[in-house]
Amino acid sequence: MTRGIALVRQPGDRLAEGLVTHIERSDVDVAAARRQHEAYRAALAGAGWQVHEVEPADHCPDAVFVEDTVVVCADLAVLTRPGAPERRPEVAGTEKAVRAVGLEVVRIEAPGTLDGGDVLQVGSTVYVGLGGRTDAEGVRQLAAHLATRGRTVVPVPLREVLHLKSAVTALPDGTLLALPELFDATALRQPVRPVDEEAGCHVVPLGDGLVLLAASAPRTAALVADLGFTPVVVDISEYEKLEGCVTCLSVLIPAS
Ligand SMILES: CN(C)C(=N)NCCC[C@H](N)C(=O)O
Repeated sequence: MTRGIALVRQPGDRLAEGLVTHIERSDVDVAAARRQHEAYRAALAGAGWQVHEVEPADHCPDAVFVEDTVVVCADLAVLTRPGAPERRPEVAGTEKAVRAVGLEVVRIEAPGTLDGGDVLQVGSTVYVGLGGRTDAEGVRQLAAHLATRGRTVVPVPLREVLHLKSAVTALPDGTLLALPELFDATALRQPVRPVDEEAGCHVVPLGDGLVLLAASAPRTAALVADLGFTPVVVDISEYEKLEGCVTCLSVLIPAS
């Protein structure tokens, strides 16, 4: 039984040149990053996801953060127009992958910008972070595309944080785990559960109560277990040095 397809993209040799915005740059061990990516893929496969590799884009240091290049909603893939111009070439490989899977494909057009890391889907509500990478025109275009799938887009102004999903994500029951000081939480249509460690607000539901989260959030793993879910823990330390988190390294396409 497969839960669906998980798109991932291998880290390239230039990974250590990836963008950092709100943190200090530190040395990235590319060999360790490759081992961590293998373990990440194994965790997805172990949870029942069919891992598909998006063609490499090694000339783009941040290409491993494949989440930012597309928003998948039901049978629709919305290709993004990343806010960082140097990341826009990453989208071409993702387009090939989502077309190969058979999704309907649309795209965010200039001048709008949008990163997938700013898009948090909770049931029929789609929260979209407004900040350094996603602008109002990108949100407007996404709202039009997702309305065709019965979704309502809600913009959420960000503070000093890279993406919305750097600050808030959802457990399988819709509970929002957040660092509320990093965004305008009053824009959300539901309460948030504050966490006390940065990576504690980065979770990926994998199905049947399985929840992917980083090894750097041990207290949140215990909380997730106390709430009746099953933590699936991965070490992504080298990606955290580039402002990445567990959501960034994959795009989940549930089996229809
Ligand atoms: C939810 N998050 C944070 C993401 N989906 N993307 C992380 C991108 C990191 C990359 N160095 C950059 O700055 O673009």
